[in-house]
Amino acid sequence: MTAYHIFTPDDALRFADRHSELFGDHSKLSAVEFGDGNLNLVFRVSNDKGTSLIVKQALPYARCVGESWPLSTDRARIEAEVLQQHGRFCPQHTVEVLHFEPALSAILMEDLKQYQILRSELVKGKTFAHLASQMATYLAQTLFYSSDFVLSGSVKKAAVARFINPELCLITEDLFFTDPYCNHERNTIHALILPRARQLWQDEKLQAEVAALKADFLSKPQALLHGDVHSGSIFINADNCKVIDAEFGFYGPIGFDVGSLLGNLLLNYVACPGLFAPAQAEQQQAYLLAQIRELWQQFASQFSQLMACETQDSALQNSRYQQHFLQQVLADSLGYAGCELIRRTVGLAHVADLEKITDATKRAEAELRAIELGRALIMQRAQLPQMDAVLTLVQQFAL
Ligand SMILES: Nc1ncnc2c1ncn2[C@@H]1O[C@H](COP(=O)(O)OP(=O)(O)O)[C@@H](O)[C@H]1O
Ligand SMILES: CSC[C@H]1O[C@H](OP(=O)(O)O)[C@H](O)[C@@H]1O
Repeated sequence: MTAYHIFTPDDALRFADRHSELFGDHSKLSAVEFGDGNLNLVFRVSNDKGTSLIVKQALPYARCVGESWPLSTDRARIEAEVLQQHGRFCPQHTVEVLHFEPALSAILMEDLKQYQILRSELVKGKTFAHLASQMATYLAQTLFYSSDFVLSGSVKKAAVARFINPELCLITEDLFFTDPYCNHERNTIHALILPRARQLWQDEKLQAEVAALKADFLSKPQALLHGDVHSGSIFINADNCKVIDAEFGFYGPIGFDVGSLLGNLLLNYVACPGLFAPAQAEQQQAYLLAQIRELWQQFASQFSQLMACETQDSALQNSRYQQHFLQQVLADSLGYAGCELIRRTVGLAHVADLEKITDATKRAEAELRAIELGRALIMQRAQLPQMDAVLTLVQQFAL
């Protein structure tokens, strides 16, 4: 068995060649590292006929910080296995894993070069009519089929154990729920919004609600989450979208995945007036509101249908319970969306939607909208019974 070593492009090339028939004989292969994420190496291995594959390798530390932030390479196993599970439940919207080698913490997967990263497209003002419906299907299928509605007690508990992901969960626990609410050295806060950030550190009412959301994140193993469904984890083109990068996966609250996506659409929403001229900003915000409405409607309808028709546990077949369950998922999703809005504004990991706003005043205005909308979603999540009420709230933060 090959011992772990950090891949060079040549290593990635040999790894891809060893584990795929796709390149065929006599192919002239080349490889390049082009990862731009926070944690890992990503190589594209191509032959001279235009066929290509992706090799992703976990480093023993976080790429964005370096060796001073050690990180278990077991995250590659989690990523490969979550993608494989989700690929069984929703193959059309999950990147295909072709091979995983535990000793090297390396994954061979399909190259989504016919797709673009959703965040980059939204920042350019591109829109996709199918985004909400396809992501609703991805979320409903992956979350329902890994939940207690389907799995027996023993199978579910074994799955929870298999996907214990302490180090990556700790990153989320810190970055989402702790750092933004105190003066933490990991935070990056632009000077113009520092006074507002300081208020977050004193906001005990908000902190109490964030504590409740964190407690649920720690102790509500409802389904096998992707764990980081932000718009940099979604590849999209004119026909389809596919999800990548599931290394934060674990058994957690369903609302965390739904809320992460909602939060990222809302980050783009509050950024629009800083990114675009007024007419385009208005158009893009209308598009985002319609997508958010459709995302929830389709998710709720598909998840309800699955609960009604495919629930295995007879006690959980109760339709009142199922309605209550979905209502709680909505409240959780709004809370986690709010946390995403705040942590991407005053925490460690920022997003291009806001960072690409070149005018510092407009960027600060957008960041303040993100904080206020995030706070409102967290505080009011239990009093927003339907998506229409949520959208009315969101519209108050258009400008
Ligand atoms: N299957 C893929 N096909 C094409 N490009 C990919 C694929 N997976 C990752 N990438 C590229 O690598 C980048 C980083 O990948 P990602 O999985 O987000 O890494 P990290 O775990 O470090 O965040 C993506 O933004 C994308 O450009
Ligand atoms: C130090 S990890 C910060 C941040 O990065 C992750 O996203 P990605 O790997 O896709 O860039 C995740 O959202 C973490 O919270």
